[in-house]
Parts: sequence; structure tokens; C-alpha cells
Amino acid sequence: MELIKKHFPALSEKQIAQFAQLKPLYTEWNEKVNVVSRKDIENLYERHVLHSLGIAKVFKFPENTDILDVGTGGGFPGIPLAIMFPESNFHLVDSTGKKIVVVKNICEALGLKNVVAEQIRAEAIKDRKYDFVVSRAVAQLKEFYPWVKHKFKPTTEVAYKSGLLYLKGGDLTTEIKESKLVKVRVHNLEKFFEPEFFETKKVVFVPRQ
Ligand SMILES: C[S@@+](CC[C@H](N)C(=O)[O-])C[C@H]1O[C@@H](n2cnc3c(N)ncnc32)[C@H](O)[C@@H]1O
Repeated sequence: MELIKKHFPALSEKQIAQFAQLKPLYTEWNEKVNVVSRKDIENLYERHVLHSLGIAKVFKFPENTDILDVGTGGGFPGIPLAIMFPESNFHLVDSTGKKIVVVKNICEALGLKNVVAEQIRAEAIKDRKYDFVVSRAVAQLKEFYPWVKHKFKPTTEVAYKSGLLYLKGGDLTTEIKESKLVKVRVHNLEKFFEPEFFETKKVVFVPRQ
């Protein structure tokens, strides 16, 4: 928790309280539904919360933007981002119903009003459009991008370019090449956080295309 405060010193009291609640909430829910490995519960803030917030180091979501988290699992990166950006709207989806039950309960306990969680496959979302898509550990870009390609709003504010912010690790040269996506930007998280956890971790930004 101290790491979160250190890296995001401008958090409000409310946000600090919400982040502090995550550890007891995940510890309790993980007993019922395994959403985080047992080992990782001990390192919840580094491995899951701070990692999710890597996206917030790279990009500040403007107010009233609509953000889709595909394959949110137990709520990553969506829940930490929804705490960080209370004026943006988050749609957290996963194909597994029991994970969405956990996400809904945790969001309710946190009093997060800017999150809607739903059991649905990304490909099945037809009627909604977003400014941004976020994700972590779901599929390779080549497979993933076609799921979300048509989910971006047709026009967005000139102040930002809509697109996908994907948390990835390792060498992405081959993956990006195979995806045939253009103008992809890779941000290294070790620039922002302690290298022990973050030396191979990155945020990949794919502008809408
Ligand atoms: C490895 S988990 C990652 C969960 C979370 N993003 C995280 O980083 O902790 C991958 C998740 O993606 C979900 N998933 C896979 N394909 C999906 C799809 N097409 N639409 C929605 N969810 C999907 C799975 O059910 C699973 O919960």
C-alpha cells in the first residue's frame, strides 16, 4: 500500500481508503473463488494493483471517457483504474461468470459507482462503443485486436487518440510484427516503478486503426 502512495502522491483520502480495502477484500474473496494466485495475494499491491496502475503512468483518462476492460478476471486492470479515475466510466467484462461475481462484490464494497461488470465474451459486445480498451494477460495482439477493432467510438476528442492500452511483458517485437498493427508505442514500466517487479513489464499503446 505504501508503494501506491509513493508512486501516486496526489491520491485523495477516499482513494487511499479504497486502495487499502483491496487487500482484505481480495483475501476474503480468494477463499471462495480463485481470482489471484495464493502467492500473489501477499504481493497484491506490486503484482496486481501497481501493475494495473502502470496504465495511469502512461495515460490520464479524461473525464467522461468510456473504457472497456476485456478479460478482467478478478478486476485487473479495471478496478485499480476505476479507483484512480472516478470521473471515467468502466465496463469490466469476462467470459467467466464466477469472476464477474467477485468483481461486482468488490466494486460494491468499495462504493465504486463508475463500474459496470458483466459476464460476456469481448467478441459478443455489439451495441456499445468506447474511447479506450484496456487489458492484461488475455491473448496475443494478433488475436485480441480484431475483437475490439470495431468497438471504438467513431470520433473522439482531438485532445487524445482513442485506442488500446495493453499490459504486456517481455520482448514484443515478434508479437507486434505479427499483429500487423501500426504506430504501436511501447512504454517500459521500470521507468516509473522499482525494477525488481517491472523490468520486463510494458504498456503497449495501439491507436485506433
Ligand atoms: C489470465 S486471465 C487475466 C485476468 C486479468 N486480466 C488479470 O490480469 O489478472 C484471462 C481472463 O480473460 C478471460 N477471457 C479470455 N478470453 C476472453 C474473451 N474473448 N472475452 C472475455 N473474457 C475473456 C478469461 O476468462 C480470464 O478470466
